[in-house]
Amino acid sequence: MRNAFVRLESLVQLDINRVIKTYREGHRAVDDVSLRVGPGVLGLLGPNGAGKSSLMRVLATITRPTAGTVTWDGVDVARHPDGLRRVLGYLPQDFGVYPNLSAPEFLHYLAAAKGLSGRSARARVQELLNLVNLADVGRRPLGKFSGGMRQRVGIAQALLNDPLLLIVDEPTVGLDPEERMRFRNLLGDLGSDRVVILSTHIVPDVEAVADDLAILAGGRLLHRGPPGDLVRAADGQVWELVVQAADLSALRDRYEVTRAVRTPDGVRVRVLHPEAPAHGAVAVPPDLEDAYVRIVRSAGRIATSAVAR
Ligand SMILES: Nc1ncnc2c1ncn2[C@@H]1O[C@H](COP(=O)(O)OP(=O)(O)OP(=O)(O)O)[C@@H](O)[C@H]1O
Repeated sequence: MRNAFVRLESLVQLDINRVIKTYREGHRAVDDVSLRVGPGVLGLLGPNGAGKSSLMRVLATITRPTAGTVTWDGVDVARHPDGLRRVLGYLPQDFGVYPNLSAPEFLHYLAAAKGLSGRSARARVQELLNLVNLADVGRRPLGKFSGGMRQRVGIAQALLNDPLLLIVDEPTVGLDPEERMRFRNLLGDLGSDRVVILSTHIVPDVEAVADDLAILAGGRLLHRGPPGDLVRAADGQVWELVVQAADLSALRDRYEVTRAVRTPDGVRVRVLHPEAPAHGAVAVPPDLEDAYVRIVRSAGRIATSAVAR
């Protein structure tokens, strides 16, 4: 393991500069995105189809950008991918395993592919199995693992080379609440001395670990900055009221409803609107979920009105 001083000294930065990714059919999945990412956890949040995985694949050098550059330590990773790949840990969204191998066998196999072997590989595999709570699964084949267990193997493989850049794409999908909490804690710890990019559509994942937030929708970067800034921008625009269940759909037609919870008195709803949506609505402090819905929906409306024009 590197010593902490050397590690911080050698810590470098990822620069995403005007990246565009267009697929063969002409669909632009990533549309002119620029981001500078340093140590810590960056939450990349966006709805399904926002372009998160496409951007992650470009960063992980799985695919090349159609235009723009990604540099790591000042080196263009599309032209010279090896330097980045040596220090990269990547958990793709569609992480696949060999179903007949056990977790240790699979991790040893991948360790060898990353140039780790012998005693150091054995020690690292054991350390990671402990870290992801899979030390006692023995020789059970991965094909018999639950989704959450398989995801934990995915996390372990991404950490094999003690990466300086860790990219995890929708990592908590399939995890139960306890596993999700463990994983969030782990990511938070890892972010203390490396660059971690967590791509997700789950707001509480980001809320729990990310001190920096980027929001992507329709391939475009809508926001970059601390989550608190985004939340503050929604101040005074979130209202709570209780409506009868029968009135909920009419309310949804008129207003942006961010949450609806059934209570014995009716449905308690949160509404995003510049003014009180109804008599008796009470202004409440916004949270990240409100702020996220607000920015994504308003971008969607702008895009729709541009198309309609
Ligand atoms: N290999 C591909 N070929 C063509 N289109 C693609 C390809 N991969 C993704 N897309 C399209 O690009 C857009 C962005 O997809 P992407 O998977 O990057 O988004 P995402 O934010 O990760 O969403 P999700 O969480 O649903 O995967 C979508 O419209 C998707 O259909």
